Amino acid sequence: MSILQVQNLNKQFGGLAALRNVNLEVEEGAVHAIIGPNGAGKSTLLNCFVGRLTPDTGTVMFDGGSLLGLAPHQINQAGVARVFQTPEIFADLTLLENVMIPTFARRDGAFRVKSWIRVDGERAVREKAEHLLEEVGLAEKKDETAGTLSRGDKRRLELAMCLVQEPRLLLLDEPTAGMSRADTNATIDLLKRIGERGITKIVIEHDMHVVFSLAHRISVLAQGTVIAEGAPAEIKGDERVQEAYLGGAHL
Ligand SMILES: Nc1ncnc2c1ncn2[C@@H]1O[C@H](COP(=O)(O)OP(=O)(O)OP(=O)(O)O)[C@@H](O)[C@H]1O
Repeated sequence: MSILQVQNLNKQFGGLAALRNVNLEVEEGAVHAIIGPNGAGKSTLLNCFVGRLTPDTGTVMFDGGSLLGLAPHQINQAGVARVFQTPEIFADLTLLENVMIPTFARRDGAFRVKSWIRVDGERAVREKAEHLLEEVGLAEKKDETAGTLSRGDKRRLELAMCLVQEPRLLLLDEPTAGMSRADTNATIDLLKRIGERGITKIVIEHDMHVVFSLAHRISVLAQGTVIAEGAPAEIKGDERVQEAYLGGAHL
């Protein structure tokens, strides 16, 4: 069963067609990678899912309801969470506070978040946050200030901040960008473990090692349009993909 259905999505920036009749179906529980050369439209597509951009035409259905016209926080409340290329964390709060925030923000509105954390730690929320920090390998740093973390750790923290929301669909925009090979492999393992919870994931990624380690399905975008879609083995052997994606080099 598909959880996300995208039909005939078009987005124009001035004279540039960033998305051209994009169709996409994402199976519930799957890892669906979106790959393609620079400027292919991958981030534009993701931005249309989370309310940052409004497509000119087309539909985006999540779990039977349209996401179009919803504000980003409403899309988030519908069960869609996103990990950004540049982690969006609260640099001067501790890791634990960072992971507690999404729960409080949902319940009480962001403006009350800080006072809640200071005044009332609320044990259940704290314990859940601690558990998630352990899961992403940051338990020992829980009382450190988030701004001092390495880039890789910031991304792990942001992942914990997404998971605490218990999303049904997780959007990952280049989750291993800028990471060492060791950190990349640790992230692959982490994302595989998270996969055991059945959260559907859409991953934009340039690193083919990551793509082929994680993805069940792959859509290839080039110049704003989907030129191929299939299982990793099919995509690997697709000549159009080799040609368009890497100018004839092999994936
Ligand atoms: N806000 C914008 N205004 C004008 N043009 C834009 C805007 N955002 C993206 N574009 C253009 O739309 C096209 C698609 O960009 P997009 O960032 O979606 O590609 P991408 O596949 O994510 O690329 P990359 O892999 O480099 O991140 C590019 O030509 C880009 O320059």
